[in-house]
Amino acid sequence: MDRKNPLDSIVKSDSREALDEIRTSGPYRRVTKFLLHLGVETHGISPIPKEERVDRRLYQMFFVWFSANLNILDFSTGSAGPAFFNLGLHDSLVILLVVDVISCAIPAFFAVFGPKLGTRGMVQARFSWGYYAAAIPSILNVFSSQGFLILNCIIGGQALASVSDNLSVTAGIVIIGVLALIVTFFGYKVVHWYESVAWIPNAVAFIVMLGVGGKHLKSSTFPAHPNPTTATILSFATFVASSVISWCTITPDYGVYHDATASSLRIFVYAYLGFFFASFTGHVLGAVFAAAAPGVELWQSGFGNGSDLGGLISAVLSPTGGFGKFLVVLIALSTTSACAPTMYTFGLSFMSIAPIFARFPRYVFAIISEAILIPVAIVGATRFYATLVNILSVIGYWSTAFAAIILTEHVFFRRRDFLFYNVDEWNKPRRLPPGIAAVLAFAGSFGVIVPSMSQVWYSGPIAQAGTGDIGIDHTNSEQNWSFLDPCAMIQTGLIQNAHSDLVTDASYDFYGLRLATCSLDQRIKVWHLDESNGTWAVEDDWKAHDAPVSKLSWAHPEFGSVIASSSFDRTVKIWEQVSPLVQPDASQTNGSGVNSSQSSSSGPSNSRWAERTVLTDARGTVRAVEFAPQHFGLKLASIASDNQLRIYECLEQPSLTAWQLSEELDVLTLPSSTSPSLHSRNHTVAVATPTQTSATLDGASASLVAQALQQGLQQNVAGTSTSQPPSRPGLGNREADGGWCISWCKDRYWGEIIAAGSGISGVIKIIQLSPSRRPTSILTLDPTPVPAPQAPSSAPEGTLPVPSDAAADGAAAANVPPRFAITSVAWAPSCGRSYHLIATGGRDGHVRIWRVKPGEDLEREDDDEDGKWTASIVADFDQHKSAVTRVEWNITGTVLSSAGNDGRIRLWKATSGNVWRPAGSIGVEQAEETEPTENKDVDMDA
Ligand SMILES: Nc1ccnc(=O)[nH]1
Repeated sequence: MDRKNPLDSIVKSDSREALDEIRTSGPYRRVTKFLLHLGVETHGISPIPKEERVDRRLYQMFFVWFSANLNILDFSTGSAGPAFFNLGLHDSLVILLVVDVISCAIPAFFAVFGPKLGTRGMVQARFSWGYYAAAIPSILNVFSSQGFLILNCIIGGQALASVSDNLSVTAGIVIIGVLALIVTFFGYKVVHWYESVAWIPNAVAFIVMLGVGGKHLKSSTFPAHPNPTTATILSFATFVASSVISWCTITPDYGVYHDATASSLRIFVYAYLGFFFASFTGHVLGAVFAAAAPGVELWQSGFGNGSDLGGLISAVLSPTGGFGKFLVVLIALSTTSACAPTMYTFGLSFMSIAPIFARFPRYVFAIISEAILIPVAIVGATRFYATLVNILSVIGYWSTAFAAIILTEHVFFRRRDFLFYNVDEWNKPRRLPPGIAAVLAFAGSFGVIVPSMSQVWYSGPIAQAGTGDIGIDHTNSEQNWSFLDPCAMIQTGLIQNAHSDLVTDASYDFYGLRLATCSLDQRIKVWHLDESNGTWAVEDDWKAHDAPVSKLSWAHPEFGSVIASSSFDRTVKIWEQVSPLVQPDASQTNGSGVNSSQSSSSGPSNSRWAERTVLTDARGTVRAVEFAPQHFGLKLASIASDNQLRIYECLEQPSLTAWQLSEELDVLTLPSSTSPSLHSRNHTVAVATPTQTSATLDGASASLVAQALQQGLQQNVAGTSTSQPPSRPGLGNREADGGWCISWCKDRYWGEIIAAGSGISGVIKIIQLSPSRRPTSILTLDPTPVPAPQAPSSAPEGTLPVPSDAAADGAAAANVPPRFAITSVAWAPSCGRSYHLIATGGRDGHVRIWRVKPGEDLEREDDDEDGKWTASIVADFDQHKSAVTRVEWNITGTVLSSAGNDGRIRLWKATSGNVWRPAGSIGVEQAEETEPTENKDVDMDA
């Protein structure tokens, strides 16, 4: 039907050759013939003869690369400057300009090889790598193309999902993947046609975005940034360069039917302009909007924790209503324009690996790619930026080395003359170079690269010396990949044998290689994972407090090896691990004048944890302690049974001895707008996710802890420091029923936000701390106002906590419906979501998951921060049938675990459509001994 298209006959004639190639594999013959009728390109990897390289539409060289790059992948690459590398807008733009001008030349130069040689990129590689070794870049290219496909599908899927509440990211990924498959399936001709139009909707959408969002793009919108380090600049620059240079393994494939007689310069210029205009535009827009997002509340909420590009674009376009949504859909679908050539090349590279693969028709590989792509993208979507940066940088390493080798071959050995390539011999091992030089050069390049690498999984000596990654900055973000399942530890019996009394808390360090446990026995133990055999051994064990220890928290490793512990002795203590060599003095010199003599008094002689400070402000037992996410600096929150949430800041970081109580607020009475004023504080801005503690073990029954607490109280009232007797009569009794818990919002974009539950109020307050204003309660999570379990309980903003206070103050007041204390709250890591998830566990035996959404009111002014946060319960489980003592998320916020007095740890997972379901449970045998007691104090029918 498209007879007039010159490519048509070309593709068909080539397909005859393709048929030759696959004649031996009978099963495909009939399918192939049929597909040929449909116009599917079935040609494989054999070079296109010069007679057939006649398509004069060189402008397609512009459009293919313009479309392939004018999409959200480039937008996200640019946005990584502010959002991931924490660069200011100005720095980001300068880096983008310099890098794009230079790096676009490389894939553009490779585009010339297509028409000139008629070889696919990985076949051309044989002219420098030799017949066999060319399999190396072919294999690498298979993985790289697949990597890009995954990224593109994630971004496209997220963008689609951001338009509609009914469409999950997973469904979005599938849609994009299938579209890419369809375009690719038909091959060269269809890909070229598609790319010649695909840029149009993108260009329109980006222009509208500028038009709609432009008014926010004044200089005051952009927050100030610290001067970047050289390491960060290098890292961002190489990150961007990687994203451009990596096209060089793909570009030759798109010219093999184009005019072999055209001027090289013309081909180059077309391709270069296509690359540059699209990449630079996409990069700059990404950087501009990402940099502006923190200053525009609506955008920021769309951006989530800075990794939901689709959400950001939706937010920017949202003032245009339905039209905006339509544009977002177009932008999302346009990722197909990057996917199509990439998937096409995936197949060709696969076929170039070995002759056996070349016998299959190309479309088979498109299907294979699709089958791998979708599941991996779905998993990868939960940690978008880490996935992006890791995939891109590793691809950047090898494709840059590859480009250097091919260009060296071309310039020095083939003297820039295409006639020096004897393309007819593409398939004759003996007639091709041995490839030793290329392999050695490639290996040699890794001799430089590897020591300079700074990746999640490896950091070489050069990078460690402070250059940052030659590709990527060593951001600690998302590093806590080694999430270890605490259930396994129960099975090993570790926890039961750990202490002489009930274990109250267990917390992994940042790397998951050490575990700190604490107990009613007043001791802290630090366990070390022997990675060779997977066993845990006690590394340190010391008496830490004069009463049961309630909670532990590890500081981010940036601040050293530091643990905070809270105790029923009304103190919080900060411990630092010191090297055994300096231990004798270091552990005892304690500059803050606190009483350090007790710290290691009865500890084992090998204790290497020095007590750095004792915080004695609490007027009740301290029930929880948690270090703030690392980007807020070395800060600590604690909550005590006096209902005070206290925030401490370390004033002297290396010594850890001076801590300032920067905030002290009563969680029960905290109003939504007034409160003691704040000191202004410096934000330590850094890129990372917070320390995550991730254990779920809580064999301790609430009642036992409560009893211990009473003892602790009695002891301490008599024995320790500044404590006062309980300030209100009856408090002691009520402590047994109360719950005190805190959890920081892991996401730095919202500023410092903490969820806190206190006493028997039965609610969680979301409290915003800000350097410039008073802390306010921006939302109350209250499960009781609506009886139906699934009913959304979006507590209105500014709800005074009166009802709950009434419950608290009225103690056993008979006419108030009983409220059950919340014992544990956990703010999920917000990996790529535009909303927050908060889990709570309570004495009522319920595990609840709250979906908390920051305000969406379009009319609101940007600086009106105490916006309408809303919450709804997305899951409510009562399977524990007894008090829940602990809830904890996994690293991606996709699995919740809860521990209850039924002696079981239960897992909960989100299934498709975001429905949370039970995902198994495991029993803690010894807990059964205590169960009868517990059941007494958990009256489920009350
Ligand atoms: N930089 C890229 C190379 C290949 N494919 C892409 O989608 N992106």
